Amino acid sequence: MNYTLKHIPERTQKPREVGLTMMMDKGMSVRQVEDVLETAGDYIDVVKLGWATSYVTPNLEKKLQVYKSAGIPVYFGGTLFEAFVVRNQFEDYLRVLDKYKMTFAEVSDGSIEMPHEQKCEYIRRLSQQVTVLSEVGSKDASKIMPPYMWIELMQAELEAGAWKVIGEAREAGNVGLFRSSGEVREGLVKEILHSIPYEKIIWEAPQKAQQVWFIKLIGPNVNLGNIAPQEVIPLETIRLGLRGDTFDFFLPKE
Ligand SMILES: O=C(O)[C@H](CS(=O)(=O)O)OP(=O)(O)O
Repeated sequence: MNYTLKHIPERTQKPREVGLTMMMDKGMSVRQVEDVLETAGDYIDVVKLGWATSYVTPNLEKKLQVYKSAGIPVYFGGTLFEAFVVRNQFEDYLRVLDKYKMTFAEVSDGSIEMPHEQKCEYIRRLSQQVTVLSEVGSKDASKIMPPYMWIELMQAELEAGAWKVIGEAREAGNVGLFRSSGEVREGLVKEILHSIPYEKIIWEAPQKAQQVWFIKLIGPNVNLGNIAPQEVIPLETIRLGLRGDTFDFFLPKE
């Protein structure tokens, strides 16, 4: 840090198992990645190349190399996995992971219907060669799942070998864990936390108010995802009680 301040909550250090910030890269250039890593690299634990943007992004190999040199794992969005699966091209997907030397992968079913046992089978298979993040929740706002179902799916996916399970919210933060207004489904999140350790969940929380809500509920070392590149440093200050939203939260009470 650039100077000393008292009463700063303790943050986990890299390589983090908890307190993760998952940044979403949705087509950044190599130069943009270099820039963001120069300033925010210490606070980025894992990067998702959003949905299937890696299909059309130029200089993909070069960009992956920049992340790799910074020691930051990268994975393709779950939508890309689903795009291969729905076309019966899972084996081709494995070849793509090999070609780009990916060490992480996401398994999701947010855009397609898939028997849950089959999803778990994909998790089992992929977790033999890469670290798997699985995602629970639909991208379809009209599909509302009761909390017990979120819990069952999350538990089964962790048992199948997922390293972490991601709570769906999309880039906008308006489905899955959240209402269309962006408001948190509080009862859902609290019920999930009764059954699944917080360390095992990455909450997609792209909006500032959502990040603040999770930090107040779980603490500065909550795992948060779908963070826009320009929001990584602002998020870190919220985790540390250095922005108005959490300013008093970590100070000793008189
Ligand atoms: O679910 C997500 O966070 C994303 C981005 S969006 O839904 O297309 O906005 O999909 P993913 O495939 O997991 O990157």
